[in-house]
Amino acid sequence: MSRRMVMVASPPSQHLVDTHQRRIRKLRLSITDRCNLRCTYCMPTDATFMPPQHYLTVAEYATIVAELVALGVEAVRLTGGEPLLRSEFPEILAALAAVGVPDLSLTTNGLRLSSYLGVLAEYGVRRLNISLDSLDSHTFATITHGQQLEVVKGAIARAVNEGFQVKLNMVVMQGVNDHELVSMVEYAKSLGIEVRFLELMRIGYACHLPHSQFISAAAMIRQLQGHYDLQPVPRPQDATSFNFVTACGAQIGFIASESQPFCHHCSRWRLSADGVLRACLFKEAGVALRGLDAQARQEAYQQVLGMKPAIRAAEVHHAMYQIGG
Ligand SMILES: Nc1nc2c(ncn2[C@@H]2O[C@H](COP(=O)(O)OP(=O)(O)OP(=O)(O)O)[C@@H](O)[C@H]2O)c(=O)[nH]1
Ligand SMILES: C[S@@+](CC[C@H](N)C(=O)[O-])C[C@H]1O[C@@H](n2cnc3c(N)ncnc32)[C@H](O)[C@@H]1O
Ligand code: SF4
Ligand code: SF4
Repeated sequence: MSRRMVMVASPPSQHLVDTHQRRIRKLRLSITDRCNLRCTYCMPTDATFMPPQHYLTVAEYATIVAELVALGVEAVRLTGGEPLLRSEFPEILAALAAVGVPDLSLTTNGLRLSSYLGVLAEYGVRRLNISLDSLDSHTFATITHGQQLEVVKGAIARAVNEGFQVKLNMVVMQGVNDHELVSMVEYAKSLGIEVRFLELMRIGYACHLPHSQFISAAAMIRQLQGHYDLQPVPRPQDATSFNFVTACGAQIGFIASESQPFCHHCSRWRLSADGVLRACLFKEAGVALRGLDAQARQEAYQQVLGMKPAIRAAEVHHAMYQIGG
């Protein structure tokens, strides 16, 4: 069957549903691969980046996202690299808001967040996921090669005060920051926000880390159960995390991609800053959208639909910051 015939059988008004009945509802949009930190599990200190002239333009984002919204995508999360390093961030946000994305959100390391809170509010972004791997300045610097823990904490406090829904993401590494689980829970609780503990995923640069740094969500839960009564809370089927609340009101989630992969209900696609659309974080292959006309893009979407694996690969060597974390 030709691709054109597939197009006729699946008109653009139809939702993107793959052969495992997973409907694509969420797009993670990377707008740069650059970063102002160098987290040990994400990129080397001498990381190389794509030339900025390879980035999709504001107009290209608007066109592609509008097409995907018409195909049922409801949520777009801006990410990177560090998305707030892209100088056209406000223009990109304005274009996506104009397209009518129902749910626009951001994942950031928080370093530049304070000065962008106004523009985020202006364009309807309410949900911010902020990465914070340690509350200790020495450990923060060891993990991120950055010195500005207080800047990140200041941005978190400001975002919460200004009414954003903030979630903290902490990648937990045995012998590095796993002694901080309780202090992170207490910190998040004091702000009335959720903290999620991430298993270290075997992707990109993290594949070079000693395996002894891996700690499972089950082991983290055992540690926390010595301090809290964890009550499960229901989550959407396609959520990345499973969550608990405690009697004292702490909100705690776990993202256990290694020990409990959540591919069965995955609803996510990723678009890299240079316009490669991927069906899965753990799959090298994708389809380059740049330069395609409208019809070829529709064909590309159908092609990507067939590229999501039923279950993730054990590891993948392409870097998360290059495809969109
Ligand atoms: N394996 C896998 N891991 C993912 C995927 N999406 C997110 N993650 C992991 O979950 C972490 C947190 O993702 P976030 O950027 O906070 O976004 P999210 O959890 O998808 O978003 P919300 O549910 O809207 O808060 C990422 O850093 C990854 O480690 C995915 O599609 N596959
Ligand atoms: C790649 S970053 C991009 C957005 C932004 N720079 C940030 O750090 O929030 C997105 C998320 O991916 C997570 N991440 C990166 N590499 C990871 C790995 N090997 N295992 C688990 N999470 C990882 C980071 O902790 C961060 O929360
Ligand atoms: S995890 Fe985010 S902040 Fe850390 S190096 Fe990667 S892109 Fe930068
Ligand atoms: S590994 Fe791939 S299929 Fe599994 S949840 Fe992540 S993106 Fe989805």
